[in-house]
Amino acid sequence: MRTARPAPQQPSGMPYVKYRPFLDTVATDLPDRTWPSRRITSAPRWLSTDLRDGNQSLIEPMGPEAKRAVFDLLVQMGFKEIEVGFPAASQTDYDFVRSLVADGAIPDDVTISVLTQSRGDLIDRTLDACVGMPRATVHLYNAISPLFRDVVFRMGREEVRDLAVDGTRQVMARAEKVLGEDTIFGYEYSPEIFMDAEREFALEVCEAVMGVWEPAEDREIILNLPATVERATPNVYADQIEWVSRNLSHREHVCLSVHNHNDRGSGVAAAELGVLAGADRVEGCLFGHGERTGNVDLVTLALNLFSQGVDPMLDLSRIDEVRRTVEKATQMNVPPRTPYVGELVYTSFSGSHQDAIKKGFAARAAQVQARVEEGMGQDEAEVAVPWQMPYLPIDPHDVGRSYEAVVRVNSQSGKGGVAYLLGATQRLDLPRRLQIEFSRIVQRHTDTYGGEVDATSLWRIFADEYLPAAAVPNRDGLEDLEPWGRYALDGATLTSAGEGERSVLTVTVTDNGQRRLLSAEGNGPLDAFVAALESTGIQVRILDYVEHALSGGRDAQAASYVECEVEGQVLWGVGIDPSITTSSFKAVISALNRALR
Ligand SMILES: CC(=O)SCCNC(=O)CCNC(=O)[C@H](O)C(C)(C)COP(=O)(O)OP(=O)(O)OC[C@H]1O[C@@H](n2cnc3c(N)ncnc32)[C@H](O)[C@@H]1OP(=O)(O)O
Ligand SMILES: CC(C)C(=O)C(=O)O
Repeated sequence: MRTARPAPQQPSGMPYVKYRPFLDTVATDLPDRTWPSRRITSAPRWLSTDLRDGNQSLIEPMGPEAKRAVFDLLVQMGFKEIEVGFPAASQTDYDFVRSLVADGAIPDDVTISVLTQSRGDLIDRTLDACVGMPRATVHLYNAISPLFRDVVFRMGREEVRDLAVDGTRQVMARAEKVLGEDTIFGYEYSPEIFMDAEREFALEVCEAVMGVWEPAEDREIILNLPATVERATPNVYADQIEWVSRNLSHREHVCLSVHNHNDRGSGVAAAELGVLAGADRVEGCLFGHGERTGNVDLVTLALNLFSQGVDPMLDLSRIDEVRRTVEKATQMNVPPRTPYVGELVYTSFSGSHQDAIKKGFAARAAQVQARVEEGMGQDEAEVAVPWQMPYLPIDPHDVGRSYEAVVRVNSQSGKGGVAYLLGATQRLDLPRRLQIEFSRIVQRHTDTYGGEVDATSLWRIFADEYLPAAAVPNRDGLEDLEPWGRYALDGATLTSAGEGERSVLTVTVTDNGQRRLLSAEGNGPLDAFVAALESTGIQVRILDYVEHALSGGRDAQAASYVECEVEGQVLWGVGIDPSITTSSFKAVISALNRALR
């Protein structure tokens, strides 16, 4: 044997020198930062921008019906702040916003947000769209970073600041003019491209806007600090937020909001650190829709809180319904690895994961049962026992998923997964050594055919191996299996099986189709059955025997598992029958047939 370090990595040849480290372009130093040692103990205010940022980035923006379906979904989920569009962008956008008012679709406790640039005509149109809403927030934005000042606006700092200030004035004037007393009016300002701006300048613009709005008790202002394009690690963003939060005037009347995009794939982390750093509110979209790589995924954020024992203040108990509505509206699929909702996120294929999950479920069931025995109701006990499950950060049931897909079997699976699946779907509780034996059989199958073995296929493989001719309770999917096996049990009569008495057994077996009547005595039914077989020259030694009930009620079935030594081979047999005794005889026959196969 030789040991060595891995071979050194090689230069990529990619033009990385074209790029500058983020920290060389924007100063964010905050040596006495406090966010790293804070914890999130309650949900932030959520704003869904699915119908605005989420919609403006779709290949085909949503039509009115799809928008309405998403709006209703957001309301049902418990969102109290919903950005419904950019009404000045087009007649369609305007009409949709008006339709919400006309239809009375906006609950009194839901605040509608609408976005506008800082341009007089757009502002007027935007406010006109809000007439008659119970609660409306106008959201004004303009980019403030050096690149946008130079390239997009071709303006100096003062002009860019004045764009924000003038826009705020125009919003207030128009609101005064068109909104009645029946609308509770609010204001949000976003210094777009905040993450790339000099922090002192961002603060200066926000203060100038506040100078116009004059925040006070019952007159909050939402200051939303967007990572319009995510360009740095989340700790940098957290420092930026904490610095602004500490230095803002009127902090108690400011709702500090974050709006993260996901260009580096760390939008969720950045939003969470932003909240630790002082943000009160998070803007984002369900499943991370939004410009380019998307806005921060609100479902992930909310369920991250849930998984820490914090109420997310959003109802995600039917997560697949939420997903289906969003997929239909956006015409985009949620990928299978998406946190909490992807098709595969509660599924383990690999053996060691499955083994741990199976043990975890058994341990939890015992803990729940103990509470029930102490007098708790089942539902209460399920919640009282803390969720501590290997590889499953939350209970799939809590978001409306079943346990069926928790374990799926392929070539990476082991005995734990195979046993879990048979247990979950057929209620068979295989003894450990039988699990090992059967998982080798499944492994041979996956090595030969590849792919996944679903629950139905697994049951077929099991039945074909152990129950070829047996009457099994559920033959669905087994109808076409060819019966095989030299021996079959035809009938048995146990004439004495009292406590301490020897069992006297008369049994009929068929041997290659020939019926044979056998009788023998033994220290129990199984011993008598083995003795009966021995009388025909068949040597079977029972090494282990396990049985359990399969189901309750009149159709109750028992499963028996026997480990036998037959002509020098050690192997298991399985029997299923309404009678425990008959199931044990069938199990011996199963082992016998397998030995002779
Ligand atoms: C980060 C974000 O997601 S912001 C939201 C972005 N969403 C959208 O843009 C969707 C809706 N937008 C639209 O439908 C259109 O862009 C409209 C209706 C708003 C404007 O359309 P147009 O007038 O044709 O202009 P266009 O979009 O090309 O505007 C660019 C102009 O607006 C200016 N502008 C850009 N942002 C702002 C702003 N926040 N405030 C004021 N002016 C702005 C640009 O500097 C440019 O000015 P210029 O023509 O003098 O060079
Ligand atoms: C309008 C603002 C908040 C925005 O969408 C962004 O900066 O990404």
